[in-house]
Amino acid sequence: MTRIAIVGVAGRMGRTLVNAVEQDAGATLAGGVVEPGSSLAGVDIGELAGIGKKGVAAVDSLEALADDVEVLIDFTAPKVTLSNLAFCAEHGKRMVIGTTGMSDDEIAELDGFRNRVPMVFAPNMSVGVNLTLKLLQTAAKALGDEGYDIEVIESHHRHKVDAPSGTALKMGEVVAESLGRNLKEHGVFERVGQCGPRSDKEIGFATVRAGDIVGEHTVMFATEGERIEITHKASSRMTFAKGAVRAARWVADKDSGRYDMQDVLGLGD
Ligand SMILES: NC(=O)C1=CN([C@@H]2O[C@H](COP(=O)(O)OP(=O)(O)OC[C@H]3O[C@@H](n4cnc5c(N)ncnc54)[C@H](OP(=O)(O)O)[C@@H]3O)[C@@H](O)[C@H]2O)C=CC1
Ligand SMILES: O=C(O)C1=N[C@H](C(=O)O)C[C@H](O)C1
Repeated sequence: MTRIAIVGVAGRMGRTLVNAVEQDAGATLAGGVVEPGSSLAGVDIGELAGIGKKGVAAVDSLEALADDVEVLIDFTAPKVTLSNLAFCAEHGKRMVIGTTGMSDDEIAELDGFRNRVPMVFAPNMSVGVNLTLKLLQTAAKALGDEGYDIEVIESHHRHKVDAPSGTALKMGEVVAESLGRNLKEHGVFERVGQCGPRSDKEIGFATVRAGDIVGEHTVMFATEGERIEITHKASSRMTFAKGAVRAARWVADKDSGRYDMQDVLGLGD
């Protein structure tokens, strides 16, 4: 049984993760962490998740879990995740990281832990999105240099704080890489006013924030006369949470390194 602690346990993903761990026969709930000073410290994490008492009280400091936990699952915010990685390096723990919205510098800092912490870091833990990344590779290789314009459109709930989503950026990177393009050079993240016609090689991004949309991503390949759209729609956060628990079980016996969901699912090249 993999002993898992959930950081950000009172959040949208945190509460869903409590359910997912509880439903997984190979994993057990060893702890839940809320923000330092939170009034939710001491509350049973099963109650936080709406599934009744589980006998595990939320704590507001990771130190309290140092002896009890093998893998941390962290869906919080960039700075919180980086500080938790330092804890894992110090205490020999493993980590599954779902947090998105990191800057290039923050990703470099995360990467600096790859020799000290076994970690799975992926902007989307669902099986469907990770399969979609493979489909995008195939589509981009077949179409991208044949005059097809590529656009990435994503929609999420009104509470999401980062844009474009981590998944949209990953999709853009996969497509760009398949075409030998650099997303830093060819990504277009804003069009407003007299911005002129698109260039052939740009990869455009558009963001929708509305209501309770769990997460939807479309990559469009459009040319004169036809358009192909590859779409993934998540209708429940459980799809991300189940993937994260699967990743936690997978990373429990891995050496230090930075892995992603393609590794976990055996979808790598
Ligand atoms: N990889 C994937 O598959 C997915 C990734 N995500 C990503 O996960 C992240 C979280 O998303 P979501 O659950 O919707 O966001 P929420 O805001 O609902 O949850 C984040 C939680 O982290 C808590 N938190 C903040 N600081 C700390 C701290 N120091 N210690 C412990 N907990 C802390 C927050 O508490 P408080 O509210 O009190 O600040 C909040 O409860 C985002 O980056 C999102 O993009 C989301 C879904 C899927
Ligand atoms: O914040 C969310 O909700 C989600 N975030 C992830 C992202 O930024 O790609 C994954 C998922 O789409 C939900």
